[in-house]
Amino acid sequence: MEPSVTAPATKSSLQAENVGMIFDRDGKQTSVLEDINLEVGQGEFLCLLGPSGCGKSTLLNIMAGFLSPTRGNVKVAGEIVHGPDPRRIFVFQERGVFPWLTVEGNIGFGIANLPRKEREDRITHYIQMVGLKGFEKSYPSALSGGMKQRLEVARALAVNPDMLLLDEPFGALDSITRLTMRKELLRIWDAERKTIIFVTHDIDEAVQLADRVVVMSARPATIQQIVTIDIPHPRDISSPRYLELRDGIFQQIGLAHHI
Ligand SMILES: Nc1ncnc2c1ncn2[C@@H]1O[C@H](COP(=O)(O)OP(=O)(O)OP(=O)(O)O)[C@@H](O)[C@H]1O
Repeated sequence: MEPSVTAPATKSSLQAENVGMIFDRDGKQTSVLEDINLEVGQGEFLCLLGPSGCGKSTLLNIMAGFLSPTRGNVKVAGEIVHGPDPRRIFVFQERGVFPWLTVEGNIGFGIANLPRKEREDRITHYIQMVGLKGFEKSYPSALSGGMKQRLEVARALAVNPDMLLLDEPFGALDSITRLTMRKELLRIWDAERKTIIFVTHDIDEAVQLADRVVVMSARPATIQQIVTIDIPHPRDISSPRYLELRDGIFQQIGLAHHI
């Protein structure tokens, strides 16, 4: 099976052009990314998939503007990224939630400058959207891992960014909660149509979620292949096409999927 490689169908929202990254720590140079060229469409759900330590988070941090590449550049809406911007929100694992603020306080944190009524309406809207109604006054310590992660997503969405950058957001969750969270995220994405760039090293996660999967090599990471997942949502994970795409990626990464 030869997975298809196509450009995004919609207008471009982010471009990586010849991006390279070499870290220099105590005179020891580590090449992490090499010649990454990528175009992400507006409203696209893109997964960056690759082995642990290959450089996925580094690429996401460059896209967010937290790191500057040593070669090439990232452009958003045609402009070179020089630093973080509230139009691109980085969603961390649950550690991103502020433990000293309630659910309401966390969601309202990034929109403190809005008029009170608008701020309250937005908080209510996103609490509803991520299913945290009834927990408005709760502190994160009273929430489960999945609820904290939904809170983190709600907090990011409340500032109305164009793009969400998610770095293995469900990695710390148990497998059942992880499946639920994937569904939740797809539901939210369907409602909001933000551009989503999602880092994972889980092949199934990538094939279940993405419009396209960017398969990266081991470090220094290059793009091995870009696989279009041409299956509508909700995806039947036992369908021949799903299994074909999944197997193709396993083979691409050099792994047989039988253990
Ligand atoms: N600030 C830094 N200084 C030096 N080396 C770094 C720095 N940040 C990351 N690295 C190195 O770059 C490599 C890629 O790290 P990165 O976190 O991007 O990989 P990853 O693909 O996201 O891994 P994982 O899936 O395990 O999270 C690693 O070898 C890491 O040690």
